[in-house]
This record gives sequence, C-alpha cells and structure tokens, in this order.
Amino acid sequence: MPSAASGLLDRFGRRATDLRISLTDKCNLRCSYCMPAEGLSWLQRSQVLTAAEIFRLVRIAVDSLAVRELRLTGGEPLVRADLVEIIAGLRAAHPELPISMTSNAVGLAKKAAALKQAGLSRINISLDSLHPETFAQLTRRPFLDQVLAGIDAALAAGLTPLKVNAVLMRGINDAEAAELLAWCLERSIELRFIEQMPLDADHGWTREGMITAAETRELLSSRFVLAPDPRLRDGAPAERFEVRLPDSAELLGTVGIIASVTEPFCADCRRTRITAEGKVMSCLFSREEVDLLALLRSDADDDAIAARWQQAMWAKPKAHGMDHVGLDSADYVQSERSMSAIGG
Ligand SMILES: Nc1nc2c(ncn2[C@@H]2O[C@H](COP(=O)(O)OP(=O)(O)OP(=O)(O)O)[C@@H](O)[C@H]2O)c(=O)[nH]1
Ligand SMILES: C[S@@+](CC[C@H](N)C(=O)[O-])C[C@H]1O[C@@H](n2cnc3c(N)ncnc32)[C@H](O)[C@@H]1O
Ligand code: SF4
Ligand code: SF4
Repeated sequence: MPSAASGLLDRFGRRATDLRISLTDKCNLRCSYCMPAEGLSWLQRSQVLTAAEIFRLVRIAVDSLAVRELRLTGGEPLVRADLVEIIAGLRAAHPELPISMTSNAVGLAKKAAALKQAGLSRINISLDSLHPETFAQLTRRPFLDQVLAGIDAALAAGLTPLKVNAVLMRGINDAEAAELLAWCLERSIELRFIEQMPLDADHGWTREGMITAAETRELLSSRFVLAPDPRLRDGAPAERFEVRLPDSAELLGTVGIIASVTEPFCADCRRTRITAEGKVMSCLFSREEVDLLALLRSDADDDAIAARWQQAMWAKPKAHGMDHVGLDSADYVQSERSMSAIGG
C-alpha cells in the first residue's frame, strides 16, 4: 500500500491526479446510449453528497492526495439546485484549481454567466446532432434549441476552451460527423467523437453497432484532412488531430477522438471518480466501489478518509474494470451502473 505522500497510486504505478465528482444521478435527457426511456430510479436526496461533503472530499483530495484537476459531472450537473454555490465554495477554497464541468447544456443559457462568475473554468457540452429530429431521436427530448443557446451563452461567458462531445450511432447521426465538425470549427470549439461504450442502462451495446475511431476518421475524410496533433497527449482520453481542408495549409482547428474501445488509453490513466452517493470508482468500468459517504457521516477524520480512498485506488484494475485490456473480450461483464450513474 502507498504511503500518504504518494497520493492516489495504483498497483500498476499510475497516479490519479484528475478527480471527477458526479453531483447527481438525475438527468433531463434520455440519451439512448446512456439511459433507458423511462429513466432510472433516482437516489433519495439523503443518499447524495451534500455541498459540504463535496467541499470536504475535494479538500482532502487536493491537500492530502495530490489531486490537481476537478471535473463536475452527473447525471446532469445543471439539475442540481445548489450548483452555483458548490462552484463558488470550491473556488473560494481552491483559487488555482482547474474546475471544469461536463453538461448537456439544457438550461445553461440562463446559468452560464453565473457559473463563470462563481469560478467555473471551462465546460464540455454533449451534442450529437444539429438536426432537431435526430437530436430528439437520440436524446428522446426536443431540446436542441436549448442546447445551442447554452453553447452560445457558455462561449459568451468565457467558459473556454469549450469542447463538444458527440457519440456517433450507426444509421442515426454517423452521416453528420463532418457537418458537426464544420459547425464546431466555425465557433473555435474542439469537437471530440467518443466511441460508444457498453455502459448503457439498456445493455444494447454491440461491437458491430459501434462506430469505431477508424470509421470516424474515414467519415471526416470526406471533407477534411486530419494530421496527428504534435502536442503531448498528457494522459488525455482524446487523441487529437489537426484539421485542414484538402489542398490547404491553413489550420482550421483540432478534433479529438476518444477511442476507449478500439484504442484504449488505460496505461496512462490519471482518473479517480466519486459517484453522486459518495462511492470511489477507481475505473469507469469498475464493478467494485468503495463507500466514502458512510465515513464522511461518521466521526472519521480526514486522514482516515484519505487512507480509504488510497486503498480504493491501489486496487484499480489495469484497464476497463479488468486486469487486462479489451472491452470486447469474452470475459468483459457490463457493470450494473449506466454512464449517467458514473459520470462519464
Ligand atoms: N475509458 C475512459 N473514458 C473516459 C475517461 N474519461 C473520460 N472518458 C470518456 O470521455 C468522455 C468525455 O469526457 P469529458 O467529461 O468531456 O472529460 P475529458 O474528455 O476527460 O475532458 P478534457 O479534460 O476536457 O479533455 C467521457 O464521457 C467518457 O466517455 C476515462 O478515464 N476512461
Ligand atoms: C454521462 S454524461 C454526464 C454529463 C452530461 N449529462 C452530459 O451528457 O454531458 C458524460 C458523457 O458521457 C457520454 N456517454 C454517455 N453514455 C455513453 C456511452 N455509452 N458511451 C460513450 N459515451 C457515453 C456522454 O456523451 C457525455 O459526453
Ligand atoms: S449522456 Fe448525459 S445527458 Fe445524456 S442521458 Fe446520459 S447523463 Fe443525461
Ligand atoms: S477504462 Fe478505466 S483504466 Fe482505462 S482509461 Fe478509463 S478509467 Fe482509466
């Protein structure tokens, strides 16, 4: 087991310095690759981390466990009524900490300026289609206009660099890949395509159904030329490419591809996750979780909580919740948690 000074080290020598906290399991969309149409049975309010508990966990992570970056996620973090207060409290305690959020942007137009004012550094927004019918088919809600207004508001508020996340679904929005990229480039937004992962509540994922990173590059090449981005990847899930038009040297921007299934990046993983109900997930695909909420609500001191967190991370699997790489391997067992209950 690592000493207190070694932070969130695991058995494979990786050290987690990026913390992702899920603020809620609830969401106002029902993306088919994430949630079932009828939603899930939500946690009771008393089961969810309070703002004060989040502040304490982040303090322990930053002061004792060498965490250097924080991302707020969900479910949908914007549905949490005390979101602005949470960000303001975190910022007051950690003036230099990069604090980002991943959101579907529904309702963001009204809140973007307040989030920036409270101390949010930047935002990543999920957007799978620019066409109202396709958006509604994928998310099962007719809220495209709200998302587009949210993106405009986030750019205006300076929640930048802004990134857009898109999951391509075969026969639904895959033909839109190049159009989405053109739209993002015009706005200086970095688009990232995420390979669909087997973390949907409906358990409908298939290897053949998933659009691979290689296919995505092929789809984009109908309109753009991609070249590897020379910047260091530095543990990021997205592999970045510079984007140009054919026969032009002008750099239009970059696009990222998050190839969790076909080109895994687990060897350089730097993430630790806390679910909305205060459980440590050492990996996105973990089936073992370690409860910190009970400790937070006991008389345990900060050192005891830090030690429990370290133990949880020490046991982090090598990749994809297993001790070998391969989400499409025969022995991969899908977790009971959907992506919305983990935070992505
Ligand atoms: N397999 C795997 N996928 C991840 C991991 N972190 C993020 N992803 C995937 O990448 C998607 C986008 O993540 P975001 O929440 O936007 O965060 P990010 O890409 O790490 O953020 P940036 O710091 O802005 O690059 C997530 O929803 C996941 O699908 C990870 O540790 N493992
Ligand atoms: C779980 S959501 C939480 C934050 C917010 N609700 C949102 O959608 O941005 C985080 C990210 O996970 C991605 N995601 C959800 N289910 C996925 C899946 N099965 N495979 C790949 N990415 C998925 C979404 O596209 C989103 O970018
Ligand atoms: S991906 Fe995000 S917006 Fe879509 S259902 Fe899941 S949590 Fe909600
Ligand atoms: S699958 Fe697990 S180990 Fe691999 S990058 Fe994602 S969180 Fe890290």
